[in-house]
Amino acid sequence: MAESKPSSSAVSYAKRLVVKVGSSLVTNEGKGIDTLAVEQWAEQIAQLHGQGKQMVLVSSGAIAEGMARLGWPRRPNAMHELQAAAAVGQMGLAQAYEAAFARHGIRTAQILLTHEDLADRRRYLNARSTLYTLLGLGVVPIVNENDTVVTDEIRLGDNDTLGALVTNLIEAEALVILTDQSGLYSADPRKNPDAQFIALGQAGDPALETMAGGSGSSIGTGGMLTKVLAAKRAANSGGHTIIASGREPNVLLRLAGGEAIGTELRAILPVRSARQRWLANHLRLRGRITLDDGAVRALTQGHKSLLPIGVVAVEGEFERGDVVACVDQHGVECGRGLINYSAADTRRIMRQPSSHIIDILGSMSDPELMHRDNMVFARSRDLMAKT
Ligand SMILES: Nc1ncnc2c1ncn2[C@@H]1O[C@H](COP(=O)(O)OP(=O)(O)O)[C@@H](O)[C@H]1O
Ligand SMILES: N[C@@H](CCC(=O)OP(=O)(O)O)C(=O)O
Repeated sequence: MAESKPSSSAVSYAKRLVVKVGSSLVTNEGKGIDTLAVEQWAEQIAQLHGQGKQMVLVSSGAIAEGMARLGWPRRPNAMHELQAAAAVGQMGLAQAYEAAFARHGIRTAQILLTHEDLADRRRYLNARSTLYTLLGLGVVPIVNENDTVVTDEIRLGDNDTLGALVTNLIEAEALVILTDQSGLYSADPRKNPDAQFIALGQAGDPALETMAGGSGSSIGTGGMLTKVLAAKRAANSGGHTIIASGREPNVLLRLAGGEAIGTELRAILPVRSARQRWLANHLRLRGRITLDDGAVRALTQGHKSLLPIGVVAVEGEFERGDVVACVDQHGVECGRGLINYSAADTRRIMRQPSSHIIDILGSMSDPELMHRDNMVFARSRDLMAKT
């Protein structure tokens, strides 16, 4: 009997995916951008994109490529030199990805983020809205940390964490971390040849952190620990993580075909994300909006985003990014979330279709008043603090 291949569904079912590639892979162990590898990933991402999946690529390598371009044999310690190398190298990354995706008729966009962009609610909303817009336009965003402006204290430092934050940001169902090893081992395989391969685990299992304790390669910064921690973070929003070798032929296509490659760290479902828990427990509500019956149904039964057409009244003074309660016509709260428009603007666009927002306000940041990803819905037996 033919041996059946182990299968995995995380990537095949995902409609939205974040793929992260590490510095040593992208720059061929620091020698300079591995154009062939970049072309192969771009080809696979293009095929998945063609199958209707929304794809975001988080790519490291700016500092390593900058060092190669500047002829620096060793990674500098001084922050200003790292920042300078990143500025030089990011040009190379952008060129390589743009050219590789252009061969498949796909546009790319460069997104450089800092920790602050994701911690501050307004900047978080802006980043999210830009990413969604790009995905809606069929563009593949290429993300990296904005190394040129960040200092040591506020750096994310490794792109595994950034990949997980982007996974949370856009609520991607899967995060694929491509690295120079086949996946996670029980110990660093560079140092321990007897290390056992871990094919499957549960994101957040503390035993994985012990296994991954060692540092990374001389080119990359995170090692396996940041990948395991990234899986835990991605699971907060329901994202499953795969850690696999970026040199495995057609790794992304095979994963999408259901083949089990690398280490799969599963998120336990159903989840209520950290953000949703934070929203549910939020004590300082800035206002409340009353919804018509159709909007209440859309929220409570469909868990849909809230559109301005379903709003009939606005109370309080709030700004974009504040937490606001949604109540039915009897004043019973049916959800709450981060609102995309100020109270003044909400009053102007309520009862109107989203297509009228631009005419009424002169610009439109988002078609939704509250995006479902930024909301928490009231559940029976899950009563929230009184508004
Ligand atoms: N338990 C482990 N399993 C696999 N690799 C490990 C483990 N612990 C440490 N490592 C090291 O982590 C390295 C990958 O991390 P890193 O160099 O930061 O890669 P990247 O640039 O892809 O993020 C591997 O080359 C390996 O030496
Ligand atoms: N933002 C940095 C990446 C940091 C880093 O080394 O990350 P990684 O190789 O993924 O551990 C760069 O582009 O050089």
